[in-house]
Parts: sequence; structure tokens; C-alpha cells
Amino acid sequence: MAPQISLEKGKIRILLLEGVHQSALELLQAQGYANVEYLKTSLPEDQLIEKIADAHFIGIRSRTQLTRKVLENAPKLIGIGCFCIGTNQVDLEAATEFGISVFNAPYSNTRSVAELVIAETILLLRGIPEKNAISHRGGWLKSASGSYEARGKTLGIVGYGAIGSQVSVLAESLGMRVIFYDVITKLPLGNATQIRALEDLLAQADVVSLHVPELESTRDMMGREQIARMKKGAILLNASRGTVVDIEALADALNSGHLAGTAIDVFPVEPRGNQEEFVSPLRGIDKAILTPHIGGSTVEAQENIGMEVAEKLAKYSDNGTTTSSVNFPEVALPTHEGCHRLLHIHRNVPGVLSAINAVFSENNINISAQYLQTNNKIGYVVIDVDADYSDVALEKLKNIDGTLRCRVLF
Ligand SMILES: NC(=O)c1ccc[n+]([C@@H]2O[C@H](COP(=O)([O-])OP(=O)(O)OC[C@H]3O[C@@H](n4cnc5c(N)ncnc54)[C@H](O)[C@@H]3O)[C@@H](O)[C@H]2O)c1
Ligand SMILES: O=C(O)[C@H](O)COP(=O)(O)O
Repeated sequence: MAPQISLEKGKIRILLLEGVHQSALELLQAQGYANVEYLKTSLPEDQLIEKIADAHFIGIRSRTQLTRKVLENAPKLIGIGCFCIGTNQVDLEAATEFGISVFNAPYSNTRSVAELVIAETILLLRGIPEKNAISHRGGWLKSASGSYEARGKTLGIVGYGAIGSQVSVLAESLGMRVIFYDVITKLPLGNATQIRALEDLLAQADVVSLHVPELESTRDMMGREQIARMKKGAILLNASRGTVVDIEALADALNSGHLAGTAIDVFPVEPRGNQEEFVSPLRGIDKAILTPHIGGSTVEAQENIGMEVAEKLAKYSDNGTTTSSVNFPEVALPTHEGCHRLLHIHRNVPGVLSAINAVFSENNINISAQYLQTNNKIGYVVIDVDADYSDVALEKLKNIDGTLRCRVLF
């Protein structure tokens, strides 16, 4: 089991990677967390393992891979902050097993992605990427051929969540007809229509935009067969995750003229930082807009994300609050003056709570407040006690069957 951690704020080590916005640093420092290391890039696995060994909290974006192996080498780690929406870069099962709570910012950059998608839709319908590239080479392609208004065209949105639904509203304001496909039934916004089969959406849409999460079920969801089902001359946009599109098949469809254009922001393999080369079969194709995973990279979004996730980490560190954790049961806790607070994280199996309470009663420790929340995997109990807890009691709590982590917060 991980060692007990009971630390003053100044000693809590926080590692922030991938140039998360300064607002995160400022918020943490303002709340008394002075021990923050800030790096602009992600780290390769060996360096990450070295750095994470001493960290109590880590902040990352979409690039840093927190695999089981990395987390096994992070004995002090209490919490992970994903300063983005996606949490697919974290082995959530391992994090849960090790009693590490994971937080993200589920909404802060959604508008930024939606705006980019709309801008790219207009540019691609007009053939601008190709005309722009030709002009840069000294050519002049003044022609209306293959150039269309967005008004009246059909936009097919795949994944009608936070981003997809905003794209829907913006597209309708341009006069587009919106259809969408989602695995769950969603309330259509405006005049949008839910389509029950992906193939039907692909057969109708002039523009297809992907907004699904990275899951096994979405891997290569737009494969060779699905791309072939798109209308001739249609446009494909992907600002979700690079695993969702078969990129070779897409390059073939653009080169053969089956598709008129594409905008891709996320790739199966992305450079670790701005110094590394970007390699893709789409390079050199004029009608492809290629952006370096910046859908959510606006000043507004990054500043808001910085504050949102830093605040979640600080709250968890300060008093155990797990509101909007992606893998822990959610507990919002009041501060309780004059008490000691213990956190017990365990597998959600019968009998753990009574075993915990037995330890307190056997050791004559009065419980002044107790908060329990469970999800299908784990139980999270926060116990406030009046008197000093004894090391013996703490040791007994750690040894209860099913315990993943137990520590004193204050
Ligand atoms: N490019 C960027 O910089 C950037 C920025 C933010 C988010 N993202 C990515 O965008 C994606 C969507 O984000 P969001 O906030 O809208 O997520 P969300 O969870 O709000 O919405 C996702 C939707 O996809 C649906 N879905 C899941 N599996 C599906 C399937 N197999 N077929 C059809 N629909 C399916 C869900 O039911 C849900 O409605 C995520 O992958 C996220 O990581 C990228
Ligand atoms: O998951 C997300 O929010 C996006 O992919 C953005 O990730 P980023 O913070 O690495 O740009």
C-alpha cells in the first residue's frame, strides 16, 4: 500500500507539465502551494517516471501518458489534474486502484472547438485551403467551381455532446441543416434531427464532423468503408481524437477526389512538443487543413481550464472534496474546525465501513462527522475525529481488507 501522507501545504509537491496556463500556477500559489515545478512540454516515459516519483499532484494536458507503469512508480501521488477534457491519456483503472483521484475540465474549451469547426467548414466549402496553397506557390485559382455557401448544406455531427451540440447551434445560425448520430438518444437543439444509423448520416451529409470520445468502440469509427459511404465531394472534420479516423484511408479518399476536403486537428501519432517533426500521410495534400491539436487552445479556454482544474486539485488537497472527479465518488465537504480528518479509499465490497467504525470504537476515538460515497468500484470515506487519532488506529485502518489508501489529511 502507498505510504501515509500528512503534509503541510508548503511541502506538497506539484508537477505541472505541457505548459498549462499560468492561471493554474497563480491559483495554487495564492492558496499556499509554493512547491510547484512547471514544465512547458510533456516528458518521455523514463523522465516522467523519475519526476513523478516525488510528486503528490501532477497536472497534464492530452499529451502526457499516465500509464499503469508510470503510476506504479508514483507512490506519493494523490491526485491527477487533466487540464483538458480528455482523460484517455490516463489509465483510470490503475489510478483508481492506487487511490488516486483524477480531475478534468469537462466544458471550458468546448466553445473554442465549436468555433474552429464552423470556421473550417466555411473555408473547406469554398475550397480555400487549396486556393491558399496555390497562391503561396505563385499560382492563381480564381474559380467558382467546387465553391459553395454553407447555407442550405447538410452538416452531419457524430457525437452530440458538449461540443457537437454547440456546433449544431452555430451551424443552424448559418442556415445549415443539421443531422446527428449519437449512441444515446439526445434532445435535438433547434431544428436538428437525430439519425439512428451512422451509415444514414454519412449518406446524407455534405460535411461530417466528429465529436466522440476515444473509446474502443470509436476506434477507426471512420474507417475505409465509412469514408467510402460519404457522399462524393463531401468534407470530413475531426477535432475529437486521432484514433477515430483511419488516416491512410482518408488520404486515399482525398487523393482520389472522393472527398473534397478535410480538417484534422488530432492524429493517431502526435509530436510530443513543438520541436518534434509532425509525420502524417496527409502532409502535402492542399485540400487538407492540418492543425496541431489546437481545437481547445485559445487564451480564454486555457485560462479558464487552468483555474478550474487547479481549484479542484487544491480543494481535494485541502479538505478531501472530490466534486467532479472522473473516477472517485463525489463528496463535497465542509471544513470542520478543531478536528482531525482521515481519508479512507477502499474497494466497494461489503463490510468495510463497519470494519472502519469498529477500529474507532475499539480505540475509544470519537467520530464527530463521517461522509461516505461509493461508485461501482470504490468507496470513499472521510472521517472527522475529535481527539488525536493514534498511530495504532491508523495502522489498523490501513490493514482493513479492501483498503486502497488511507491517510491523514490534517
Ligand atoms: N481538438 C481538441 O483540442 C479537443 C478539445 C476538446 C475536446 N476534444 C475531444 O472532443 C471529443 C468530444 O468532446 P465533448 O466534450 O463533446 O464530449 P462529450 O462527452 O460531451 O460528448 C461525446 C458524445 O459522443 C457520444 N458517443 C460516444 N460514443 C459514441 C459512438 N460510438 N458513436 C456516436 N456517439 C458516441 C456520447 O454519447 C456523447 O454524446 C472528446 O474526444 C474530447 O477529448 C478535443
Ligand atoms: O481533451 C481536450 O480537451 C483536448 O484534446 C485538448 O487537449 P490539450 O489541452 O492537450 O490541447
